[in-house]
Parts: sequence; C-alpha cells; structure tokens
Amino acid sequence: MSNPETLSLAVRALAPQFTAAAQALAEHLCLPQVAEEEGDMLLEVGEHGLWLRELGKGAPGPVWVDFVGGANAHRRQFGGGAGQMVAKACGIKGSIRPSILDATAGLGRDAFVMAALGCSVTLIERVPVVAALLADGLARAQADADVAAIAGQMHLLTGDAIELINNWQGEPPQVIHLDPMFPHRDKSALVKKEMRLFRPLVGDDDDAPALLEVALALATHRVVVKRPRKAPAIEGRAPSQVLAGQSSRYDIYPLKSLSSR
Ligand SMILES: C[S@@+](CC[C@H](N)C(=O)[O-])C[C@H]1O[C@@H](n2cnc3c(N)ncnc32)[C@H](O)[C@@H]1O
Repeated sequence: MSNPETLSLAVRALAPQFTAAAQALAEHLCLPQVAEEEGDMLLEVGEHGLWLRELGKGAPGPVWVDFVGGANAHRRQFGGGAGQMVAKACGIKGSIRPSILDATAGLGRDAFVMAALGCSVTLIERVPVVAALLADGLARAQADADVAAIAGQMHLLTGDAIELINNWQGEPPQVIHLDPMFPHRDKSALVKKEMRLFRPLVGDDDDAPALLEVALALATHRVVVKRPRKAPAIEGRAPSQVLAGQSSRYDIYPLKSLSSR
C-alpha cells in the first residue's frame, strides 16, 4: 500500500480564482496549501482542473485525468473500444453489456473504455490523491456535452475495495475488473511517467490476493485481472482462461456464462 508520509505533497492554486477550490481540496485531503513551488509533489488547481506534478530537475510533466480530450476523444470519434483487450476480457460483445466493478480504478482509463461501450461501471480507488484526480476528471467529463452520458455511467467510490466489497449492499456486479500495481510494468512513455509519480503514493498493492478472493465471492459472472504479459498470476488462484496481448495479459476467472443472467 501507499507510504505518502515519506513524500512532501501540497495543494496549490495556479491563479487567485482557484484559491477557494484549492483550499477545499487541501482540507479534504488533509494536506497543506502553499503559494509557491515547494516540496516533492504538488496537486495544482487551475484552468485545466486538477493535476499532480513532481517538482525538481528532470521531473516528468503533470498527470491528470482527461476523459474529454486526448486518446479518449479519438476513441469516441472513431468508435474504438470493442476490440480492446479490456472489453474482450470483460465479455463485452454483441448486445452483452455487463455491470462492472473496477475495484482498482487508478486514473479510470480502463473504466472509461467500458463505460464508453455502454456498461455501467462502479469505480473504487483507495488512494485519496488518486481518487481526487479521478473525481476531478469525472466532474469535467460530466460538464462536457459529448462525454456527459459516458461519465454518467461511471460511479466513483473512495475507499479500500476489500472493505467495500465485504460490505457490499444491493445488486452485485456481474464482472469485477482488477488491475493492481505490479513492480515491473509497461515501459511506454505515458505509463512510465504516471508510474514514477504514482509508485510512491500507491505502493505495490501487495494485498491483491485478498482482493481477488473477495472479488470472486461477490461477482456473479466473472473476475478479470490485468497483469504485465510475463508476470505470474495473482498468488493463490490459477485463472481458467488467459487473454494475452503484446505487453499485458488478462487472467480470467469465469463464474457463469455472461449470456445468462
Ligand atoms: C495500476 S493502477 C490501475 C490503473 C487503471 N486500470 C487505469 O486504467 O487507470 C492500480 C490502482 O488500484 C488502486 N488499488 C489497488 N488495490 C486497491 C484496493 N484494494 N482498493 C482500492 N483501490 C486499490 C491503487 O491505489 C492504484 O491507483
């Protein structure tokens, strides 16, 4: 899990009109608010919304959640998504649109793909700073005419997924998607930048075996786990199906056919 106490992290407004929002966020996250650049990392509130930025020489650029522009805009415009591994692993095909719990939401990229394909997706993120970035991205998406309907399919819960799953109320999800942090992951430039920023906040998700256990007890139809292609399966359970891509892999734990309710 995370060890944010070893990091110095603060909130900063990038212009006077964002001071109140920065103050509210600092209070919510129990972080100091600063006026100048200081410490290891800053959560900065500005016109773009909220971003996380590492300070110092050679630091990568900021990371923020953008469901409106970038790769997501391209995907919406050109109708992508159905061919993605995450969609195949979760059993999204034809008219099948399972309800999904993404219990390791991170920056919500996988969840957005599933929501854009028409699934209702509940997202759980336990690291408050990451959850704040995600909540900010969702709020901006909800305010955008082109993306509001997709964002409306995404429901964010902040907290530990093991706890939330153990106390689940109401209809259980058909599919649970897990993508815990793994020590040696995808080395693409984007992922590298995010991992450099995130690793000290998030840690290595060593409790993934316990998360898989509770997920298998709650999901009605299947649990899917994203792993780096050559990584071992999560300890304790061997998957019955595997979907391998170039750099990552999905381990699939089927419980019931998705064509049946
Ligand atoms: C590799 S990232 C997920 C990236 C995500 N699939 C995406 O598309 O952006 C893993 C995330 O899962 C979160 N996480 C891991 N275990 C969790 C748990 N038990 N409860 C809630 N969040 C968890 C971590 O804090 C981290 O942000």
